[in-house]
Amino acid sequence: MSDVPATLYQAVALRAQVAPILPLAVRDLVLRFGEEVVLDGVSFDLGATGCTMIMGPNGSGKSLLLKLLHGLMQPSAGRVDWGGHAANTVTDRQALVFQKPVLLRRSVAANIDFVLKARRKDAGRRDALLDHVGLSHKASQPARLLSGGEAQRLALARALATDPEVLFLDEPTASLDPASVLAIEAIVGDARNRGVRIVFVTHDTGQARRLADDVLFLQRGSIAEHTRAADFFPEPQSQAARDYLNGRIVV
Ligand SMILES: Nc1ncnc2c1ncn2[C@@H]1O[C@H](COP(=O)(O)OP(=O)(O)OP(=O)(O)O)[C@@H](O)[C@H]1O
Repeated sequence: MSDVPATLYQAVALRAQVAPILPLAVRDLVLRFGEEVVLDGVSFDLGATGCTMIMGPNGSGKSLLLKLLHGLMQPSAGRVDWGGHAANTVTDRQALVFQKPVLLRRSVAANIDFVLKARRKDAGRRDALLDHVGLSHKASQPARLLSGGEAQRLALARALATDPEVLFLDEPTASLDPASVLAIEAIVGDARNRGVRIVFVTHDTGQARRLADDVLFLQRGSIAEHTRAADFFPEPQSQAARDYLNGRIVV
């Protein structure tokens, strides 16, 4: 894997200077489906840089929280404040990668071309993006023939093609082998180091240890704790996080 063009991350830095969307302030967020309250008074702040891992048991509200932060859903109450901007007004300055990659039924290269064109980005960046995620040799192959790990790397390249200031990832490596997991982590870690704000949902404790600057731990729709990674793993503050970590193999 090689470097992406410097212009990709320059674009991120320049836009962030003009009208910053970070830090993020989330206040008293509530999400209801009928009578059921699935997020209940969630408040937290995220700084301008780094990688936040969102962890918590199945059904605790992690994916829904990502969708609210990204402006794909509206909360029942409360506020998502991206530097004074409402979430649904800055969606195109962010990208979301799902557990199951969403790809077009076209070639690998055409998947990138489509995004670059739709977002009016420099078409010449395609080859460097494919190279960055290790897919140059598959450029002309139909995307549907990619392995799970390759498809997820293409999904990441598509996300990076949009010059996101914030990159959301929702369990992107849940069904991948260890080498593919590390390949994805290397790309995400590189983006983080170049200033892209990462917000990453995972159940993989080893992955969280490798990538996290801070951990936001959800339990039944509420924040059990939001702790620096260096403190969270040796000594989680909440009983919920202690139970969760004790129930898993920590790599
Ligand atoms: N459209 C919906 N209508 C009603 N309930 C929903 C809807 N979408 C999600 N939920 C419920 O909201 C809760 C939180 O869902 P969410 O997908 O955010 O959990 P999660 O923490 O991401 O879980 P997992 O770790 O299993 O992916 C779950 O109980 C889920 O059943």
